[in-house]
Amino acid sequence: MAILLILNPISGDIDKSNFLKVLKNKLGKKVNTLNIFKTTGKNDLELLKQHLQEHTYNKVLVAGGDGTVKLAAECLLNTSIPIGVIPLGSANGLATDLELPTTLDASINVALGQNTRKIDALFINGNLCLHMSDLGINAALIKSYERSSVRGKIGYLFAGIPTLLNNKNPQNFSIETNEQKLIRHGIMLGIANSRRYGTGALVNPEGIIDDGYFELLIFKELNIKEIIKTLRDEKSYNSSFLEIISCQQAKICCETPTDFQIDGEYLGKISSVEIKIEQKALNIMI
Ligand SMILES: Nc1ncnc2c1ncn2[C@@H]1O[C@H](COP(=O)(O)OP(=O)(O)OP(=O)(O)O)[C@@H](O)[C@H]1O
Repeated sequence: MAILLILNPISGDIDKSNFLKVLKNKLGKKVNTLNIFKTTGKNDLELLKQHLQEHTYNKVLVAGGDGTVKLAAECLLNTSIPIGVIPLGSANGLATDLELPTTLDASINVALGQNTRKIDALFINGNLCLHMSDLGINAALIKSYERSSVRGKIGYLFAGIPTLLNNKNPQNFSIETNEQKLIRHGIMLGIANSRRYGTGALVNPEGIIDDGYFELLIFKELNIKEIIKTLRDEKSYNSSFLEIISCQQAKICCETPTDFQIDGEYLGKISSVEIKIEQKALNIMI
């Protein structure tokens, strides 16, 4: 058995030495090879692709946040090599969405276990999206947070207040799916491969991450009561707050250039997106 561990030394501001100790103890003599690929933040994608061309592994473990999981996913798309996620980032959206355990011991057990699930991958304007993307107010919040000098939840809150006050205006989104053409008015349009945001908000209760479908979530207004429902895991939303459209392919045009994010990474303002799905393209340990 040969394992590659992709380790982000800085993710989540977490020292990874304890994790490495626990992992090595658990592995004992069960593996012949444990190679560690430490990310540097420079050319990681090219270097990892090259490493994977030159070596053969039975499993790849990822210790980091969403960005590091995505790095692994980009290299392992449409292969059967399972990815074991150990959520050690400041944002662990995919792990939260897949309901992976949060304690170190349990998450290592899952990553080293036998259960796998093949999940769908979305491509939005050619960029890989593993769980959630959106156009509008949430992406604007991520932009303000990335530019703010205050980190953590307090930073998100501080950065968020002026953004929320300046972004109350809804706009028209033109939507063309594989089945229909529509125009919808909203403050934000979400593109969901799965069910919840990394914060835990359950915005797409019927979403299934391996069914070959994704959902467009049209948030029509900023309704605090309904937002609290998503955080409480309630499943029924007022249709004047949220409309959900399930599809296999879509093109969305915005009235004006709009803030855009994929899996928590701000990608600038854009006027249109094209979304495609590849069913069961990634094999994840669950
Ligand atoms: N050794 C390193 N030094 C600095 N940055 C790094 C290093 N390794 C990876 N990175 C950066 O870490 C980011 C990915 O972090 P990841 O999402 O896994 O964890 P995170 O704690 O959630 O991060 P963030 O809070 O920035 O989203 C990428 O931007 C990558 O370039």
